[in-house]
Amino acid sequence: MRHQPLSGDPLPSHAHPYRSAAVIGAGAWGTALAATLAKGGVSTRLWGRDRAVVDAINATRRNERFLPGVTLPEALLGVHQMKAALQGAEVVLIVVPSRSIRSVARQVAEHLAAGVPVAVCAKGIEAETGLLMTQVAEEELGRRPVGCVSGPTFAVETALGHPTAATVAFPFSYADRLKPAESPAVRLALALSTESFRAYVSDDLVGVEIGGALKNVIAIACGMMTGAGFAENTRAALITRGLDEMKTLAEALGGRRETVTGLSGVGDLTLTCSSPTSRNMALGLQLGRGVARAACFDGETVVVEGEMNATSVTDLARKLGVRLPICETVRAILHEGRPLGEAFAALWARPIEAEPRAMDLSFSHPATDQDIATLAERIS
Ligand SMILES: NC(=O)C1=CN([C@@H]2O[C@H](COP(=O)(O)OP(=O)(O)OC[C@H]3O[C@@H](n4cnc5c(N)ncnc54)[C@H](OP(=O)(O)O)[C@@H]3O)[C@@H](O)[C@H]2O)C=CC1
Ligand SMILES: O=C(CO)COP(=O)(O)O
Repeated sequence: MRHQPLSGDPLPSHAHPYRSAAVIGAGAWGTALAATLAKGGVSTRLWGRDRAVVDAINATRRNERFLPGVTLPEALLGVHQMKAALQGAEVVLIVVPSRSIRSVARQVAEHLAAGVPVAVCAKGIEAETGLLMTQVAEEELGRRPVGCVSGPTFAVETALGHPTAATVAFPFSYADRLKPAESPAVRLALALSTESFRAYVSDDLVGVEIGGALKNVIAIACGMMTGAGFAENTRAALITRGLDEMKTLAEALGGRRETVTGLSGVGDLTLTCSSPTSRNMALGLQLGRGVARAACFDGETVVVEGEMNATSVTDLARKLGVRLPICETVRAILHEGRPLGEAFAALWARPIEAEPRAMDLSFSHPATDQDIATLAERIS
């Protein structure tokens, strides 16, 4: 059932949602988003490259590989030809891991009608270029509105109808400001709105996307420290200081600090750093307990965006001359062979800093090498 905007609701009452959509990517989040759209009455095609997954969706109303135990709406149609999926779509959502956004956007561009807006739903930064996901998609998709959907949204909970909220961000052109009811952000937010899914709109793509990219790296850090035996003080410190890293990077790229305090920043950071449902937190937990990387997730290949993005976000920060100490620590452990205990002890022993960052302090941390070695010993 669609949630109608109430009077006093910031969305104009004459706004009209998109009526047809293509969701590209039939993994956990793509399937959950497609189910949300279909539940709200949007004619939705869900494209997947794995024929078995698509056939099972149509035959059984299930995607057991990615969303076990969830029954999908009758109206949802699985498709495995890109052209057929995009035919007649008023809006497209691309929902594959960040490393595949460019190649999938290129395939979409081959078949998509001019002017149809595209929302990218992956969380990350492209390794080779340092571009945000919407910037990558824009390069491939040419002149059309490109935005994103991001927020604290575990796919399985969304698909089961747990009340969920997320942000839909698109650039607002002059025309969009004159007629917001016709803007892609408002029309997609309405299309996604059901009794259990609530969407907010934003025009700050940088702020929204940086939140989504960094929260995964910070969640790995939280998992590592929790796995190593530390508790709530440590997690709260990492979440709070992780938020500071998000604000700093967002601002350095021209985003707004206040966006980071919204659903795609604080919201997603809190969710992901609080639950082993998160694949990023789960990886950190296992590594913190001393499980070898190859043995995590029982050896299965699982999308853990923060793992690859630990490198891409820190590369980007280094290029911009900003410091992301928690993300750097995760990178050092995952990709540079630094022992976990030693890396976190060094993180805690950094020179004293001001909070918020604006004030620059020039004195050093009083910790001795012996202090650092003692803490490292405790974490290991
Ligand atoms: N799961 C969640 O709760 C949420 C996830 N996200 C974000 O959504 C993105 C996707 O994650 P999620 O759905 O969970 O991942 P999954 O691992 O569940 O699914 C990934 C899907 O993408 C497909 N895929 C991967 N590469 C390609 C490619 N090159 N061409 C075509 N299809 C491809 C996979 O197909 P195949 O199986 O054939 O490889 C699979 O269907 C990530 O960036 C994640 O951070 C955002 C919010 C919530
Ligand atoms: O992005 C997510 C929730 O908002 C999903 O988190 P994980 O990728 O860590 O499972």
